[in-house]
Amino acid sequence: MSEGRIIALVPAAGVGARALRPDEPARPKQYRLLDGQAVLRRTVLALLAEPRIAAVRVVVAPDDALAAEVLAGLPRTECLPCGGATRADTVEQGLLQGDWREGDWALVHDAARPGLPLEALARLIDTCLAAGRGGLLALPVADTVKREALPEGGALTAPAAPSVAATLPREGLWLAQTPQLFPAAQLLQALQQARLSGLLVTDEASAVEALQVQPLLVPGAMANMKLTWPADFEWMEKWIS
Ligand SMILES: Nc1ccn([C@@H]2O[C@H](COP(=O)(O)OP(=O)(O)OP(=O)(O)O)[C@@H](O)[C@H]2O)c(=O)n1
Ligand SMILES: C[C@](O)(CO)[C@H](O)COP(=O)(O)O
Repeated sequence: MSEGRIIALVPAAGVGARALRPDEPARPKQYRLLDGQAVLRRTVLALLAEPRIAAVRVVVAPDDALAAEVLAGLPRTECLPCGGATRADTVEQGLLQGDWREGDWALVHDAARPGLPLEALARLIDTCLAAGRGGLLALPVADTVKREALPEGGALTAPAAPSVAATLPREGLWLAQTPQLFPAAQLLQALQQARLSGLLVTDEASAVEALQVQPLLVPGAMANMKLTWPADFEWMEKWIS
C-alpha cells in the first residue's frame, strides 16, 4: 500500500458563509487575499512544497469562475469542477474523477487552511506510510471544555451571553485538522457507505472510523488553523508576515 502515489485533493467548493462580513463583497473565503495572494493559491503552494505529493487536484463548484486564474502557473496542479453540496460530497466527487490507480493515497486538505507547515505535512506522511495506515493531523485539546446551556424559555430580555451547563473532561480529546491521508480506495468506500447510510461526516476520518478502522492521530500545528470566522484572516496575516 505504501508504494502508491500520494495525490492531494483540495475541497474548495464551499461558500464560506461564516467568514463573510456584511460590509464586504460576498467572495468565498478561498479566494480572499492574504498579504496579496489568494488563500487557495497559498494552500496549494504549501502542499507542493512536499516533493512526495505527486499531484494536487483542487475540487471547485461547477460554476466556479475564479480557480483557473488563482492557480495559473502552478506545477502538478489541476482543477476539477465537480464540487458538491457538502464537503463530503466534494471529496467523494474528487475521488471519482481523474486518474486514480490501485495503491494510491488520497491526502485531503481544506482550501481554507493556507498555513500548513511543511514539517507537519511531512510528519503525517512519514507516520502513515511507516504504519501502512491512514491518519490525520490534530491538536490535543489544551483548554478547559464547557458545554453551553440551552436558552432559558420565557426570559423577557436576551441574555448578555450564553451560560455554562457543564464542564466536560478533556482527556483524550483532540481537535481534527487536515490534511487527512488515507488509501484512496478505502476513503472512497467509506464516503460512499456514509452517504448511503445517512451518516453525517464532517471529515474523512469519521467516514473511515465508521468502517471500524482507527485512523492515526498525528500532532498538527497552530498555524494550520482553518479560516472560519472574519477575525481568522487577521490572525493568519500575522502568522504569514
Ligand atoms: N460543499 C462544500 C463545502 C465545503 N467545502 C470546502 O471544505 C473546506 C472546509 O469547510 P468549511 O470551513 O466549512 O468551508 P465552507 O463550507 O466554505 O464554510 P461555511 O460553512 O462557513 O459556509 C473548505 O475548503 C470548503 O471550500 C467544499 O469543498 N464543498
Ligand atoms: C475537516 C475539518 O477541517 C476538520 O476540522 C472540518 O471539520 C471542516 O470544516 P466544517 O466546518 O466541519 O465543514
